[in-house]
Amino acid sequence: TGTTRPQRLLRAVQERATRGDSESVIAAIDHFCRHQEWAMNVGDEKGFILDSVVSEVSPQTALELGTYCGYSTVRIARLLPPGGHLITLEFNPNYAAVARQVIAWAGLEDMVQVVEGASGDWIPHLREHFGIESFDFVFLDHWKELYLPDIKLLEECGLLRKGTVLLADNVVCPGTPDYLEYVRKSQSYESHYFGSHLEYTRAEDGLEKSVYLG
Ligand SMILES: O=c1[nH]cnc2c(O)cc(-c3ccc(F)cc3)cc12
Ligand SMILES: [Mg+2]
Repeated sequence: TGTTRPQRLLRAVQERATRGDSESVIAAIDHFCRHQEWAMNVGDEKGFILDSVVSEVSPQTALELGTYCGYSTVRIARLLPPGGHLITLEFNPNYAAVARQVIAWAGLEDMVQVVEGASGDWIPHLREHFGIESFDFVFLDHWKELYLPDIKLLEECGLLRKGTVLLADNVVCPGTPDYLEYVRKSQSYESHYFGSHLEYTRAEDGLEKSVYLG
């Protein structure tokens, strides 16, 4: 049996990072993934682009689809303005359990709500359950097949407003062709591609930023 990769990543955070210091948590995960074991965090290079978009939007309400170990959750939450709140949906309970501990180690648990379950099941209930009117920012980083159905569901549920910013990871690797075609062709979105690399590798990847126009 032994430990899982997320558990080993968590141990690296607890051994290397300072409690309450989100920058040291980010650095510890990047070090672990670069020198010990690759893991599917957005990483430092794409993370820098994520930081710049989050800082520009400065969201009061943010949604993340796909928590994994909480790396991008910490990157986003550390940049939220006062009163800002991030809801992150994770299907895998083992990932969610590790993420909660990583987020707590960073001292950001008060700004973040980790919700376990399928994004498609939860999206229709976010308003009633969390008192959300609409999202200012959405980070898509879960399963490539769900990017398109989930933004259509967000639209249908009225959870996007004029100016909501969507940022999608892995639009090149593993790739989300149907999502890209939709946001780039739709009159309801203004899209821009930020070229980068797959986390901790030299493979091409990038982020697609799409502003919902209503
Ligand atoms: O499944 C994924 N969800 C979210 N993010 C991912 C991510 O950033 C990278 C990858 C990934 C990319 C290449 C590879 F050879 C194996 C896995 C998967 C996910
Ligand atoms: Mg990703």
